[in-house]
Amino acid sequence: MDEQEEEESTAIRPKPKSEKTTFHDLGVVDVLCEACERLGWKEPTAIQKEALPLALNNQDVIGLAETGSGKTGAFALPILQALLEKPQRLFGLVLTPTRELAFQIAEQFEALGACLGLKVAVIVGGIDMVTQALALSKKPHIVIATPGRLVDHLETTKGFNLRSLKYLVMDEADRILDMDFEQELDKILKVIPRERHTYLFSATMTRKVQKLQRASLKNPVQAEVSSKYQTVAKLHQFYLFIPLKFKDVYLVSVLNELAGNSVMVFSGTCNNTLRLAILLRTLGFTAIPLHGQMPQAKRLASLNKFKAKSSAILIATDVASRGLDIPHVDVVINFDIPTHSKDYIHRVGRTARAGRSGKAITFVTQYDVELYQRIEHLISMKLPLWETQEEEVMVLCDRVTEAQRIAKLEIKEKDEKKKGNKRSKLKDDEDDTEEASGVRKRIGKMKRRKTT
Ligand SMILES: Nc1ncnc2c1ncn2[C@@H]1O[C@H](COP(=O)(O)OP(=O)(O)OP(=O)(O)O)[C@@H](O)[C@H]1O
Repeated sequence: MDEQEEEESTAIRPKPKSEKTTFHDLGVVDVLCEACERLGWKEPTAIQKEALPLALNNQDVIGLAETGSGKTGAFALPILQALLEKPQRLFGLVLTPTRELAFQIAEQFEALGACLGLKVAVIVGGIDMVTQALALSKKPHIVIATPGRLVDHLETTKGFNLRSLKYLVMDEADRILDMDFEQELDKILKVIPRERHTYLFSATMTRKVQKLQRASLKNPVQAEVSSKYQTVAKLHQFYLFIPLKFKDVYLVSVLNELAGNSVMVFSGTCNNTLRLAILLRTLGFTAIPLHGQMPQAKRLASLNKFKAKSSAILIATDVASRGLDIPHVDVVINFDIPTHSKDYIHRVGRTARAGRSGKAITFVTQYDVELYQRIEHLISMKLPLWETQEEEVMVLCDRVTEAQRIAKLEIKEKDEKKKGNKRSKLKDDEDDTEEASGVRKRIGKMKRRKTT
């Protein structure tokens, strides 16, 4: 059993559930209850019932609850309520691992805080520093940031500091506390007050005391709504055991079968993401890629196309595995099995959100058996097989082989074009990897996760 597995096997004791059922009962003030109502939130979710009374009672909170269960509201509401009581600029900071998630959290703060005249700034990589510096100079109430770019501003933007900060949130906290963000996080923690409230939230939480101590919580209370790492009840999960060389053919076959659904396909590398998007497009699917080596404008454009349903299939790396809330996602396909079993929970959590149902299908090749067993161990479930008819799948072989050839050629052409304007592109690519920026500085020194 490796370190990760050991950590995961620790039992979590559920807390007794609160009987209170309205936001008002939990201590949320009227103006924010009305904001929840406007968003269609009729009653608090389980994690909100657990976490809100603790947070509103000024306690530091570690919140652990399944994907799509309303954790954002659970940390945003107490901060907004405190802000209402004592208005102040640069009041709260939310750290998140990816840029897309930062924008999404900002939208939720803005929606809940609309009646308060709330000002929010999103500070993430891949976007002009000067525009962001200007936004910071206006002293927003809440800053939502990826760690790398926030450090850049703390170090270079004149007049900007977080010395008066009252609230720190680490969303996807286990990811923020892992070694990829170590250097950035340490720098941030050094320049914000120790006297503050700290919230850690995720669907998978680190159990390592050392890591949790880095967040310097004060007598934190755990708000947990599950007794172990759980996937959502309405999520129907399957696996598909196939030979490596027929993975593409099976993907096309499954997507044919699922025509009419919105599908997220997770792949392990940026290259494979792009390759699959071209391959599927060649075969007539509306598929778009999303990965960390794309310029930020393209990343957002891909995501928006998928959100607007003008593309039915989003092929993504783990840059899209955490937090993204796209309610209409019907199916998640793990084309490449996740190497970290916790990522499985986050990936499949992109569907079956907020009480809806969804499907997840994980491709398992002859080389993935051990990783797959770890996933089953983590979620304490044996998954059923996704039924396929081999002969029917193999009929697609010739067309898929031709599409593979076209995708290869197109990627070669793109690479050659890129070489032409490498200098300008390099800047964008470099800027585009905040997911692993801490690691980037230590390349060669440590084993790194795959670029997402
Ligand atoms: N009380 C509520 N009632 C109904 N819907 C809610 C409530 N609270 C949040 N939601 C909605 O549920 C969806 C999921 O919420 P959110 O993105 O906060 O989930 P999460 O727990 O952070 O998920 P993940 O672990 O994937 O990040 C959002 O669309 C949000 O608007």
